[in-house]
Amino acid sequence: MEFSFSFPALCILYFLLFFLVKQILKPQSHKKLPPGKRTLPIIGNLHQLAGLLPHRTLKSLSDKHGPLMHLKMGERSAIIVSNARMAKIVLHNHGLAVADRSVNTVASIMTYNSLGVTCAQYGDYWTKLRQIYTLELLSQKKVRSFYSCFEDELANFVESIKSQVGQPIVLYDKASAYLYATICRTIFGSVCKEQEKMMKIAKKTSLLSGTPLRLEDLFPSMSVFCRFSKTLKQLRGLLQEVDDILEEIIVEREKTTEILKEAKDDEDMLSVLLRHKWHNPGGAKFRITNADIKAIIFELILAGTLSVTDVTEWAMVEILRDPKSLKKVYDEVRGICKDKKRVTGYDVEKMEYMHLCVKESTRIHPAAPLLVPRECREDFEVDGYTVPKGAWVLTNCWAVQMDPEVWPEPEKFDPERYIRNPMDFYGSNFELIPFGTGRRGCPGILFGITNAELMLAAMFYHFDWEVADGKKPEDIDMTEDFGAGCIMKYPLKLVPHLAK
Ligand code: HEM
Repeated sequence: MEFSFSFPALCILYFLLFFLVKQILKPQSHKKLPPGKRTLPIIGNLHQLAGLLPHRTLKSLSDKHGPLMHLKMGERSAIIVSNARMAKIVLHNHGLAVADRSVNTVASIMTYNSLGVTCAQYGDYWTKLRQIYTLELLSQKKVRSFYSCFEDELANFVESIKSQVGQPIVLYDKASAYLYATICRTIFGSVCKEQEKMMKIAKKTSLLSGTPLRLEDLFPSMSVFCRFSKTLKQLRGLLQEVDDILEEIIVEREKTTEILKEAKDDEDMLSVLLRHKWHNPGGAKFRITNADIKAIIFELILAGTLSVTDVTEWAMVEILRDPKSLKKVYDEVRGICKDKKRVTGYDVEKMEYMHLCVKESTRIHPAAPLLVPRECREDFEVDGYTVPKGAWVLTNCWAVQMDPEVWPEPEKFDPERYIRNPMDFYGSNFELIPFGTGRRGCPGILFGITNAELMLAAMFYHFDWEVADGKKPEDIDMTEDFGAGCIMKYPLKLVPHLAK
């Protein structure tokens, strides 16, 4: 009898044997891991997660197994945090132990091999950049210094909606165009030469990076075989294009402009970064390089657009679906901006009710329902269980924010709940953490929320709204989709009418 094996069948056989031998030779650990679902050989718990909305699946699992849960994702251990008490213990009390990022292949390519803040590991480099972010690039003073730039771009946003009065618009597209233009102006000080091209690249990059779990990250021992995947090749190509554009801008700026030693109130973000490259204020151990600057700029462009668009779209849909909130928002916005030609950043600072609506919407629809994954730097104990070094730490902030013990009727959009219970999302209330918390919490909250609120205020000031296709607000399809963030599966289509 003759056996013949095809090449793919041989590969599968090879992998099965490889994993089996690895499993047998692995030393047995005596650590008591947090409870979790039974695992299958090789794939662990992956079959329970595949193809679904991970925050919802993980919540149902943690409802059974507890707020600190252990799952096996391929070769990796993952610890899932699912309530406010655990978020406080893990992200705050053991904040240093979980201060590293878990960087997957896609993120590593997009960040020049973990340069910039988001993917840098905890240490001197991250500390230096994080200081530049919080004290110089995204501080309250800096965000206010950008107000006139936000307002100029907001005028373009309003004009572009006016040009389509009576016709359906896709809110997501309008909001992302505003945000790309705004973030590029705050970075480069003027309209960037290649803005359209950058926008297209950023959009493509976020689409390609939308698959949260890739084979090589789940099975690091197989990463060598995945190195040549089509997606990774495309991402490398896109990053090369970004690199060419940004290198040219940096070189041109250095040739044509004096790089000042002292900070100036109205300097753009690129000037801040070049000041650090040339003059190293504070005498840090290292100077930032062009590669760092390019990684930071690309990270700012992605972070400054994607999640802010999601926040704006979800808030708009929730306000429209709730007649009481809708009336209050209209009254507040039109009262504060009465007789003005345009909405300003200082007007938005006074819009308390609108802020409650945005806060409530980020509770129900956090843009990053599992935050950004961390990686455990050292073993630590919680309630008698070990969180092991090297494990992924995923915080299911959606589950935290849907906990009925903290949030009565958690699914209900109720901005007034904060009048009874004044919690905010800046990181000290562990019950409300759409921007994360602790050392690695989001440094761009103010920048992001101000822009989301500016767009919402302008939309409610200049226009009355109707849902497209003759639908009623309560018929809007709220189905979620999970990619780079949690977005509306069917983008919100609205028909604007000039405000009466
Ligand atoms: C308004 C929408 C936004 C949301 C919902 C959001 C959410 C988040 C979340 C969940 C994290 C991870 C936090 C953690 O691990 O604890 C994060 C980190 C980060 N965000 Fe945001 N963000 C937003 C806007 C922005 C903006 C506008 C910027 C910059 C212009 C920005 C820059 C960053 C950076 C650099 C990090 C990484 C911080 C670190 O690792 O140290 N974000 N963000």
